[in-house]
Parts: sequence; C-alpha cells; structure tokens
Amino acid sequence: MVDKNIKISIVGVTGYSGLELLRLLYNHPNAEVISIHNTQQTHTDISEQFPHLKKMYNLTTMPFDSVYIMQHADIVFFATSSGVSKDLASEFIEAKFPVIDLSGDFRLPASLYKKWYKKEPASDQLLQQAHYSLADFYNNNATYIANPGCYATATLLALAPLAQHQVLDKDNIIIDAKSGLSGAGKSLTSTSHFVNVSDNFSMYKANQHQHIPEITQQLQKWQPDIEHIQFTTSLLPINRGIFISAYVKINDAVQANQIDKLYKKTYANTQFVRIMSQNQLPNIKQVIGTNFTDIGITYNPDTRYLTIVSVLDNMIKGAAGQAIQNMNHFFGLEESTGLHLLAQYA
Ligand SMILES: NC(=O)C1=CN([C@@H]2O[C@H](COP(=O)(O)OP(=O)(O)OC[C@H]3O[C@@H](n4cnc5c(N)ncnc54)[C@H](OP(=O)(O)O)[C@@H]3O)[C@@H](O)[C@H]2O)C=CC1
Ligand SMILES: CC(=O)N[C@@H](CCC(=O)OP(=O)(O)O)C(=O)O
Repeated sequence: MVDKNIKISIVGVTGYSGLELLRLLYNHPNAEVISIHNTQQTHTDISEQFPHLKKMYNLTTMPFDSVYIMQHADIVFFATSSGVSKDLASEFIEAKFPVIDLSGDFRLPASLYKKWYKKEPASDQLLQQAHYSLADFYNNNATYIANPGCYATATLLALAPLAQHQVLDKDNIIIDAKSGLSGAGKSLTSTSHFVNVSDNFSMYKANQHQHIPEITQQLQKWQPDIEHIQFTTSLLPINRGIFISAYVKINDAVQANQIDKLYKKTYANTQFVRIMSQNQLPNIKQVIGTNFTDIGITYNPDTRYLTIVSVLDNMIKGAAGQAIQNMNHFFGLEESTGLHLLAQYA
C-alpha cells in the first residue's frame, strides 16, 4: 500500500471548491486530508451535511485552528471566500508553513487588491511572501502559493504563447469570458437565483471584474508594454465551465501561419494544456471533470483578428485541480498525480 505521506488541512471545506478538493484528493495516492475547517463552531460529521461523502470520508468539521493545523498537517489549502485568508493566513506565513490559497487575497499588490476587491489588503510584508503560480508555468517553490483565478487561468493560458513572444498588439486585446454558476460560490444572491440564470444569459461586472488586474499584471511580466485589456464576464446557464473568446491582433514580428506552431511549441511539454487541430475550436463539455485547458485558434485575414477560444472546468483547473497541481510541484511529485481525469462528456 502506498504511504499517504502528505497530510492536508482544508479551510473552507463546505464551499464548492473545498468540496471539490475533497473529491479530487480522495484519489490522490500520496495525500490524506486530516482536518477540515469552516465557520461552524461545532464539530459536525461532514457526511451529515453532504451525504455524497458517506462511507468515503470519516471527518468532522472543526473551527479554524492554525496551531492544530501546523502541528498535524504538512500543508493547508484555503478555499475560503475572499477577504478571509488575508486575516487567517498570517501565522502560516510567519512560520513559513506551506499554504495554497484558492482565493484572490494574495494575488495582487495591496493598492490593486483594495481597488478591485474593495477590501482592506494584507500587509505588504505578508503579500511579498506570496507567489502567484499559474501551475503550467510553475517556476518557484515559495511556501505561500496564490492559486490563480478561474477566468485568469483560462485567459492567461490563451494568451501566454503570444505575450511570451511579445507579439500581441497591446491596443487590441479583447476578452469575452463566460462562466457557469458554480464559479460564484454557494451563497445565493438575486442574480444567482434559478429563475434569473436558467434559460437566460447576462453580462456582469463589465469592466470591473477583479480578475482584470490579475491578468494584466501577469501579461506585463511576459510583455511589458501591455497596459490594459478589454475584459467582460457573462453568466452561462450551466453549473460548471468557463469559455473564453479572446480577440487579438498580432504585430508584424510573427506571421499568422506561424501562430499554430507557436502554441503547439509553448505547450509541447505541458500535460494539462491541449491545443486543438488547426481551425478546430473547443467546447466546454470536453474539459468538464478534468484538469485540462483546451485551446483553439482561428485567424481572419480580412480583419486581421486572431480569435482564441479557451475552455476549462472552473472547479478543477480554475480552482481545486490547479491547486493540487501546484501542491504536486511543491512536494516534488509528478504534476499529474491524482489528476488523471477523463471528461464525462455526455
Ligand atoms: N467556485 C469557483 O469556481 C472558484 C472559486 N475561487 C475562489 O475560491 C474561494 C472559494 O470559492 P467557493 O468554493 O466558490 O466559495 P463558497 O462560497 O462556495 O465557500 C466558501 C467557504 O469558505 C468558508 N468560510 C468563509 N469564511 C470563513 C472563515 N472566516 N473561516 C473559515 N471558513 C470560512 C465557508 O464556510 P461555511 O460553509 O461555514 O460558510 C465555505 O466553506 C473563493 O475565494 C473564490 O473566489 C477561485 C477559483 C474558482
Ligand atoms: C460566475 C461568477 O460569479 N464567478 C466569480 C468568480 C469568482 C472568483 O473566482 O473569485 P476570485 O478568483 O477573485 O477569488 C466572479 O465572477 O466573481
């Protein structure tokens, strides 16, 4: 029997991405969830609240306790609502205890966090110790990993081959992003009410989405002249899935017929980014239930716009799956460990 040698705590286990962490980690050969935490003050059997976990997990929820976690676990995942880890994670950072944070609290510098999340940020000293880790370009073993946002992951993977070669026309980066409702988390709001979402389609947070600065700052690292992106988000009447359509122009340094090669070369050695055959575009279903991001490209010679379509499962690649991919890197495991998932499709 394989020794489940990595002990894991999850804070925010009763949210959608916390539950998805539990689901994926169940099949991880090297990891064992040893404690689960949320806002409840009482110890409750998790399978009482979530019957799908009966006979699968024997765990009770506990109030958050950083000392307990550091004594018993090797790493903690924060799958908490925004504004929680910036306050609860400081003791882990000071002790250099490994954290993977699925929330946006440590992805941005203080001023940008304040502006876009409209909350007080963590201190600069804490923020500086966090590392933003887009797992397919992982290059750091910092102990505090800020796991990228769902829309940001889909967009950055769609644009990385162009930005890394600095061939994007900086004034023509237009991203039309759409998400299923689970991206909004479990709290009910009037916009997430069934009647508002089912058989409907609507744009929200136009030009105000908190992933705009997250995407822009990473693009700038690859292509420093990029200042702004045009980015909008809409709600799809489905549970899971993200569909990004990016419309961009490329500068003269690269020919349109070389683009396909550029994408294939960039992702040749990655396991979780799949480039479609020429002129084929991906759909959401082909990635649901997996850690893949599928990308397709098509060029219009009349308008000179390149359309890039990128799809992923917001709960997996956009949250829990990418977090496990980052954990695997951190512990020196093969990055796909526990993530061999095939789409359900039908
Ligand atoms: N859903 C998605 O597709 C994605 C989500 N994210 C980010 O991941 C994080 C979690 O998202 P999601 O699962 O959707 O969120 P949910 O709203 O579904 O769940 C939030 C979880 O956080 C817990 N929580 C809230 N406050 C505290 C606290 N003070 N102490 C301990 N636990 C707390 C809640 O516990 P309780 O049940 O007791 O209220 C619950 O378990 C968010 O920051 C989100 O933005 C990132 C990428 C994709
Ligand atoms: C459909 C939907 O509402 N999605 C959420 C995604 C939130 C998220 O993942 O937030 P952070 O990455 O900032 O933590 C939204 O658009 O705000």
